[in-house]
Amino acid sequence: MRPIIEVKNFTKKYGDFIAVDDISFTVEEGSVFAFLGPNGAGKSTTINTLCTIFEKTSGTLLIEGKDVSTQKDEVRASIGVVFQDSTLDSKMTIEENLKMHCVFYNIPKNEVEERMHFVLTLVDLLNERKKLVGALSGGMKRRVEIARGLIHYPKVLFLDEPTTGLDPQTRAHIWEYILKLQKERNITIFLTTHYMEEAEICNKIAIIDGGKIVAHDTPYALKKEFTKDKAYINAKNEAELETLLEKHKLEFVKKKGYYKVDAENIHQLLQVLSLQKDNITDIEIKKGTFNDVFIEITGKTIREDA
Ligand SMILES: Nc1ncnc2c1ncn2[C@@H]1O[C@H](COP(=O)(O)OP(=O)(O)OP(=O)(O)O)[C@@H](O)[C@H]1O
Repeated sequence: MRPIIEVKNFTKKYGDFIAVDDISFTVEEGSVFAFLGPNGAGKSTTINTLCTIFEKTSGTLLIEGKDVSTQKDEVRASIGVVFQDSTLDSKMTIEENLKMHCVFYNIPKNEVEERMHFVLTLVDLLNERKKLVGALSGGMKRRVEIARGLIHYPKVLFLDEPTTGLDPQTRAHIWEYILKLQKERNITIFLTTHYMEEAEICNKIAIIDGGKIVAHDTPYALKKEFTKDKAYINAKNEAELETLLEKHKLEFVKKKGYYKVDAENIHQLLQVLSLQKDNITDIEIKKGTFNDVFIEITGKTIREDA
């Protein structure tokens, strides 16, 4: 797959303050890419620069090979943007909002109807098109924003926290639309999120902290590198279990009523379990979570206040 977003040695300073410090990464065409980081890490600065809103200090940022600093109009034609704060006009209908966007993008009048039909079908809002935006639920508004972000048929869609503030069911729906766009339309999705379980659905993740990219890989590879599986074991005779764990050199922590045991060396663990068949009363193996990855890499939790 070819890279559709290429960022090389990008630095952004606000006065003397370095907000983004010499970062480089690429995003493959047709992939879903998550950009994560704690507060103030440099996410918005990077997205806004990619979307031609901010000027870079140095480096090269290309979308479909077009330079975001010198080919702004071409880049804008290639991207759709859905930011956190709604910019829909709540006094207008869904249809009117979309039409206004078509004017903004100089979409030929004879194509407007077909495009509206296409994007509203994608987000399941075709039958609601005459409704006033002000009367819609938060989830529906977000879907209108996604439809609007797509009406000029961009190759890349930027979504800044597309599901923040929505209930779990609506979040799941928004994700259905996002993955549909990727699968059926080969649209590249570049998103930020605070929800770790959402980051795990993405093809690639870059974690930015203090203006630097500190990790960039698939969720699977990051989990493999930065987390350990753990076994939670209850035993009748704890001293007996403890002696065997020590003998087999399995790291463990004694908690109230159970043992938390390193489950990376599965053969050693199985050996202990088979020897302790009559002693063990309960066992559960837990995989590392993406939250563990984030904490391991950044030393912080991602903010959950959203
Ligand atoms: N206009 C500005 N002038 C000075 N400093 C700024 C400006 N905009 C952002 N910064 C600083 O640059 C750093 C990166 O900010 P940025 O908004 O890109 O982070 P972020 O990762 O998007 O954070 P958040 O998750 O809180 O939105 C922060 O320390 C911020 O205070």
